[in-house]
Amino acid sequence: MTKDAGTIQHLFSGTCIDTPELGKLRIMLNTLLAVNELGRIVALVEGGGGNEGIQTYLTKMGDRAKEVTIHRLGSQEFLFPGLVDTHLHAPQYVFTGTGGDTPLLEWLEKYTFPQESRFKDLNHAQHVYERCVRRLLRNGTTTAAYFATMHVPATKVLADTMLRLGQRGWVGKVCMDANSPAFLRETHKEALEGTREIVSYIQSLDTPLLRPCVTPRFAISCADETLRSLGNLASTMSLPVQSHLSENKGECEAVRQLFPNHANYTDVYHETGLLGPSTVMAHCIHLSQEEKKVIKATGTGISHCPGSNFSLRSGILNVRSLLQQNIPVGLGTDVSGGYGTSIMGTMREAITASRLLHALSEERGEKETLESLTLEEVLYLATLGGAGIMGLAKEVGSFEVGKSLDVLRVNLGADLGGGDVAVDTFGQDGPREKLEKWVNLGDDRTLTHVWVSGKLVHTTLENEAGTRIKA
Ligand SMILES: O=c1[nH]c(=O)c2nc[nH]c2[nH]1
Ligand SMILES: [Zn+2]
Repeated sequence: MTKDAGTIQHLFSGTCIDTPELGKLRIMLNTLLAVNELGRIVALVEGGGGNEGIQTYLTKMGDRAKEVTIHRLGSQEFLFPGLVDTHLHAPQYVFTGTGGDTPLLEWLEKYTFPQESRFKDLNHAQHVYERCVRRLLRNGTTTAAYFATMHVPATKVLADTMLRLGQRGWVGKVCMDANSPAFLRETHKEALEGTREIVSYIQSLDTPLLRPCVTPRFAISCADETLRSLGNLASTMSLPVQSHLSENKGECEAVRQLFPNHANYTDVYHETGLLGPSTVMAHCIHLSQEEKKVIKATGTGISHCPGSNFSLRSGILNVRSLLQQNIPVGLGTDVSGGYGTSIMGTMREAITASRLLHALSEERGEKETLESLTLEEVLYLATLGGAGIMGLAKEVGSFEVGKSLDVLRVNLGADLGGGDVAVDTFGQDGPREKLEKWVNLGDDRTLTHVWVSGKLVHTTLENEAGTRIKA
């Protein structure tokens, strides 16, 4: 497949792997992939990555390939779509890896709210957001849906940082005008005006990488009229929405008490206009079948955050049942509910969570044993599935002509020094085994290059931009 467009900036040859649909793995060997000056894939030719194929393509492109950089992948390397983190809190990066000793509501009071209140200090915001975005890019997260804090200036810093470092994603100023401590609570007016200010600020940056996102923290922390006004704002300005739903049983009980006139937790968001195909709700562990029907009917996406759910002992989401009902799902680290900052870790946690549910259903002697998630399925959730719930399925998440080059160059043989490599492979390992080893054993050391929109945003190698040729 090729597309006639612009000058050719990059040409890759080697193995490309993606999941173009749920449960389907596509391994394209010896492939030629060409990218234009806008960072768009303009050619994808399976089997066309040999010397002859490259030469034929370059000859056909003529002057348009004058400045091309050629990247030839080795036998331990492959390209994989950039990972999508559909739910995390950038300010919580400060205390990632600590604080897993309490359930959600206590955890918020004890760790999260005091830490988030520090983001009125712009120097602190600058330092933490820089570290957070860099860490995620290193981990291969090319797209992220971020909660910032309620502070408008610091939320602008997060947007600026993503743009400067080249990460794609959503940026949400957190709204919280109820049931929150005095040191981290705003008024209804501040929640609304602050959100509007962030929306116009991000729109003024005029970048296709960033979208502002309406972000009520969760139903507990917003007054009914605030949820309603935010729902209105999202629909009149066609903005995405993100929040938390049904994460913890204590939280669900509190919502029942605070919103007695609503049928259930999901109805609080539905009735205030916050659900829809541009909405991502994190967790959704304890939903009733009736609530799942509303989630499905509205096209709302769910961010599955198994690492956080294990750490905060929230429960285990039954992803299989959501997928069977065609409810769209992506993966989230939920920094820092869990200890992980990498969607590679989240893939492993998602597999473990589903295997645990499988074992439990078998132990209970249930008539229909729950099938655990497959490698193919979690890879999809980590890429195209996540892109789908963020409205980016036409832009990123798989290798298609016309899509953006948001991609990872994976090298299992990356040199760790002392004769060691990132992931050991043996003669018997074919491409699928190598992929499986990458998911289960790999880490950021295998990600030698990370591109977003055709721009190199992270590399572990110095002076390694490929072989530059002059035609
Ligand atoms: O995992 C979570 N992290 C949070 O910061 C939060 N706030 C409300 N509910 C939440 N859940
Ligand atoms: Zn969260």
